[in-house]
Amino acid sequence: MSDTHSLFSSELAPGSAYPERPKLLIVDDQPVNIQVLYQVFGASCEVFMATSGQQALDVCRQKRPDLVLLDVVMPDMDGVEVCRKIKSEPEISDIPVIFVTSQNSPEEETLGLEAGAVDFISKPINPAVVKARVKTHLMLKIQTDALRELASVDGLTGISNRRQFDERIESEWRACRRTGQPLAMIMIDVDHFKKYNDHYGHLEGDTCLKLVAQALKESQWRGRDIAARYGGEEFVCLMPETKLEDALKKAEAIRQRIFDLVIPHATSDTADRVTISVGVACTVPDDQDLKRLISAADEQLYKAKEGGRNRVEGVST
Ligand SMILES: Nc1nc2c(ncn2[C@@H]2O[C@H](COP(=O)(O)OP(=O)(O)OP(=O)(O)O)[C@@H](O)[C@H]2O)c(=O)[nH]1
Repeated sequence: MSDTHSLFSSELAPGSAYPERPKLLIVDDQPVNIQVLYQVFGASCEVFMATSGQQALDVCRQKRPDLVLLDVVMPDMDGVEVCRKIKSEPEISDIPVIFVTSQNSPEEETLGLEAGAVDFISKPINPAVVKARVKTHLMLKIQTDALRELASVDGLTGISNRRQFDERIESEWRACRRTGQPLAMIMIDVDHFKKYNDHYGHLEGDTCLKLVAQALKESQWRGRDIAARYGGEEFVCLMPETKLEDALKKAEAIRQRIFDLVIPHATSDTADRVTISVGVACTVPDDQDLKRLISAADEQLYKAKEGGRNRVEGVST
């Protein structure tokens, strides 16, 4: 095992959620410079290469590297511009960028740091220095990822939490507004859950919520969909680029799935088991507040409750 390999596999990966081979993107318009860095990291990292700024952005979007080593002076789009672009795209903005440059004046460094870079490495590179810096920033990325994960997951059920949902609905609202595509939202409430708690106890209530969440998680979602705990015994799902008709089908499948779990509910006025009521709303986002989508889903949920519970209601606005 090479020295470089042990640097990552024995010190970095064990005990962390980090992949044994972190993904590293090396960007330089001179292939010979890429080769030099490849010699250092080829054994320990999954290395991607790009010889232009545009290529670098494409690799970031498609491969989501854990770190970018970025040349500053390149034709077409220089490194500072590439870095700015990476930092302005929410999906890739958390990827740390280290500049590898022969221009190490304080002005250049300031410009790079202001563009969002985390560090600078001077050319010609010193392999030990590059390894040490990359390792430091990969470890920081592990910690940041772990914290972000912790902050976005609901403690009881393990699915996404309200904070994560709030962030996603904001970004999907913007994305669907740009493309003119519909955005659908499903709001779910467990029926007679107070009675469930009163009869079976709060701990059993918690177990019930976990089962509902698990069933939601295991429903077949598409790439950008998200299912989250909204609070208490309420759950929400977001389905970008989805028509009302398809969201209603999904909501009905979820309602049936929970019904089929056959979680006994002796004191429910609706059935002999736990059921859910579901409100669905769908809209093409405009420049109005996204709260109108949430309110519409909430109104439909209320309608489902009023209509006898264990049912789905929906509206297109
Ligand atoms: N066990 C448990 N109970 C919770 C949790 N969060 C909220 N609840 C309970 O969920 C119940 C919700 O009750 P209500 O809002 O009255 O609604 P409901 O009894 O489900 O009645 P309907 O919605 O009208 O069918 C309350 O008793 C809350 O205490 C939780 O994390 N665990």
